[in-house]
Amino acid sequence: MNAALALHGLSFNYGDRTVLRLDALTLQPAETCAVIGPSGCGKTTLLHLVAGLLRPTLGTVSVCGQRLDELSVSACDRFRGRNMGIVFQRLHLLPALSVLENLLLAQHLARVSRDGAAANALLDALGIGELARARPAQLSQGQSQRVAIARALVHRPSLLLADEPTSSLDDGNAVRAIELLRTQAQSIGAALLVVTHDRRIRGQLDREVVLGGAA
Ligand SMILES: Nc1ncnc2c1ncn2[C@@H]1O[C@H](COP(=O)(O)OP(=O)(O)OP(=O)(O)O)[C@@H](O)[C@H]1O
Repeated sequence: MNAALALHGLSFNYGDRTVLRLDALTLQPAETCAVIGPSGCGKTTLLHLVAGLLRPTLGTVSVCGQRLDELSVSACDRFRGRNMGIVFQRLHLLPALSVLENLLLAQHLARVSRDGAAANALLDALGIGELARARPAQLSQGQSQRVAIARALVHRPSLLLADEPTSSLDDGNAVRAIELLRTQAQSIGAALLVVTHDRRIRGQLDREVVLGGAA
């Protein structure tokens, strides 16, 4: 079986400044990994490289055996939509849509069939089933985080990516958010990559990579 994620000889420059170097990282299906490092060390850059939103200056990124640099920009967008789920630092829930409609839109964008029962079941599993008809503005920060996690999972991706998923949560909610990401990713066999400066995450996932900054 292909690795869910394989990085080789990765580096990324803004102009002539190298902001990220990572020699190698491989995640098997259902494996979970935290990339930890201080502000500015290149964590978001790494996540954007893995998602194919940026192209590496050097090195390769493969997801489920597909090298992203071999895809056109539009093919990469489709590939990401189908195979990856992303919990961004800013959650980007669509305010005009209900929680359930946010999930159904994610299914539509991933070109999987619209499945309200599966979306509701996922909300139930995340403990927010009663919020299906609520609008994002009516949710607490922790509830919004769970909706963003549900939206990233609802099309059953092979690779789940999360950028600082605990930064605005208190200790209890931070631990619960990571536990939900871990258990939900594993329940669909997805690999999970979390990038964070939050040391409360330490010891919660299978592996940890410390990013020290390349400058
Ligand atoms: N568009 C850009 N142009 C030039 N430099 C940039 C750009 N975006 C980010 N950088 C620089 O690249 C480096 C890595 O940024 P990145 O956002 O990946 O760090 P980070 O580890 O995610 O930080 P944080 O934890 O604060 O979000 C930083 O030094 C940043 O200043």
